Amino acid sequence: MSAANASIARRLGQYVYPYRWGALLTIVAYLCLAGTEWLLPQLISYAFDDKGFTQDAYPLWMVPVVLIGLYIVRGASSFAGQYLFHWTQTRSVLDFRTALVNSLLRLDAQVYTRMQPGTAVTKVVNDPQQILQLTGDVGIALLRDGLAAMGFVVLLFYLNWQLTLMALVITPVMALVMKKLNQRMRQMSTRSYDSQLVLVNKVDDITRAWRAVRQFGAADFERQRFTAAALEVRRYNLKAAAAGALAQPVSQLVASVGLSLIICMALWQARTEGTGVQDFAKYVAALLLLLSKLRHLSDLASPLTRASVIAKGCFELMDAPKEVDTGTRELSDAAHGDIVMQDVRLTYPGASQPALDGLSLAFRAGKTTALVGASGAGKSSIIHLLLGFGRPDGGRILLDGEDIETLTRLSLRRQFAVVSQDIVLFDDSVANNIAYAQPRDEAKLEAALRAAHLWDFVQTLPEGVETAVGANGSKLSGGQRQRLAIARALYKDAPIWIFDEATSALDTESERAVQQALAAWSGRKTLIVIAHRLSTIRDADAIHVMGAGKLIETGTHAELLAREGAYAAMVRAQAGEA
Ligand SMILES: Nc1ncnc2c1ncn2[C@@H]1O[C@H](COP(=O)(O)OP(=O)(O)OP(=O)(O)O)[C@@H](O)[C@H]1O
Repeated sequence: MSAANASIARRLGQYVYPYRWGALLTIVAYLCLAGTEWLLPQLISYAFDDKGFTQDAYPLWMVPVVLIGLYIVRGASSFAGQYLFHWTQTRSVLDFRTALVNSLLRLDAQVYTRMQPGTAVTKVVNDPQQILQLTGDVGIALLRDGLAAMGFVVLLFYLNWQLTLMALVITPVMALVMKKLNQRMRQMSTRSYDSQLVLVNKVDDITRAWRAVRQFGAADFERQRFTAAALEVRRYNLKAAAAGALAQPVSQLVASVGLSLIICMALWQARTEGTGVQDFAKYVAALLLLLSKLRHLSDLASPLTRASVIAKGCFELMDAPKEVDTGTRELSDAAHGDIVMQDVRLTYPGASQPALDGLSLAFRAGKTTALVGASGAGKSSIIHLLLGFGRPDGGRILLDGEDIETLTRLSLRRQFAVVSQDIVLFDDSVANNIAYAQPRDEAKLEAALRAAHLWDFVQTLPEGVETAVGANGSKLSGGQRQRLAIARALYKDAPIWIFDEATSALDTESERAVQQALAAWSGRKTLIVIAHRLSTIRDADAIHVMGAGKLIETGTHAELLAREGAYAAMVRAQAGEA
């Protein structure tokens, strides 16, 4: 076993080890089943042999008692074996899945930008089950055929140790051949697995983007893309299967060389030393039985390789970079909400230009500050850093005078309620989407719904706040989804609210209602608003105008208009559009 495979086996073993008693009892049950297999013919032959048949050696009632008893023992062993096997397997799968989802929940933000959702689903949901099923089946087969094969080897040594020792010379050749075949199987299984992930993500794309697919009349286009990807999976599956199917004939071929070598040696021994033909026949019979067991064992190489390839992928997810939390201080109470950024620099991995280029600005506690600027100017990157999803390459961010790096991520994020550009809703009820991961409070729920101008709408829903919103809120309109996200942020009751293009999908009446609701909190919350529609932020206490990761100008609406700079130009341009 290579070092990599040994490490995979060791890591997988960690998930089975806590349930080792289940695994051990499974082995006992299967041994009991195998051990009683030969009893039936023995008993029948005993019943009908001369002594038992003719001389009333046992009372007749013993026949059903012994036979039924034997079947009860075998039935119980069979049930116990299967049940315990699945008990151990399902427990191990549960732990493995939990470990994977724990990793998924702690990944570094950059990993999410690279990972497709279908890949994560496959690795967390499907793969652990498949790995433990494959390895479990292999384990049971090893137990069954491996033990028998070992028994035959012992018998062969007993019958003729010199010959058996000679037969062992083929072992290194066999090992070499199997190693080569395994390499090929591994290569093809890896490609087959990777192509399967591509296929899963294609299906994910088709489902998620179903509107675009229909709208572009792209059903044929998508079918062709899917078929091409599915063909790729088939191609590699077939190649892996071909490599797997070669294992048995090739290993048998090598074994046949050993077999002929031994028969020649035995015949030579018989002819020169006069060894009995009977002994020789017994030896060859045992050897043939060993070969038949080895044939079964060589069939295990393919599922084992597949399990190892899949497990490798799972462990890659488990080992992917995690979010580093260097903060040690817990903010016990709500922050005051004063934020200062000092000479902050950020360049995303692989980007040629910095997203933030020596940015210094402040968001004052209890005030409304707007961030404006062209697309790509770096507004969302500020939020990215404020929430601790990334770290500045240079400079500092202070919350109430303290570097946010010293705060634990959890206590930092507790200070913020965010409505981002991309609204994410859970496939759950309105209420559970609003009180997400927080204790439910009906009065607070109603207040949040009213403030988000959603109360009247929710009253019209068949089950009110308990109505399910569909996958990512698909049963709601764009504006309703946005208002639900606003209600969720308001419900969180954090000291700092961030609204990133949060009202862009709202009609004027809803937007005005939300703004009025927010105004009621004025002085008590730090509000950061990112908006492209400048009319929505004219009342902000301060407006920061950004360009190419830098602060271009700052001031109130009136001050910036008077300055006749970038902001004034933007206002004029939008007035022209209107
Ligand atoms: N994860 C990322 N990896 C690489 N580059 C990124 C990443 N996220 C953003 N960028 C780049 O950083 C720059 C700033 O992006 P950012 O999202 O902060 O702009 P923005 O001002 O919020 O734009 P918009 O108004 O369009 O939302 C852009 O050039 C963008 O391409």
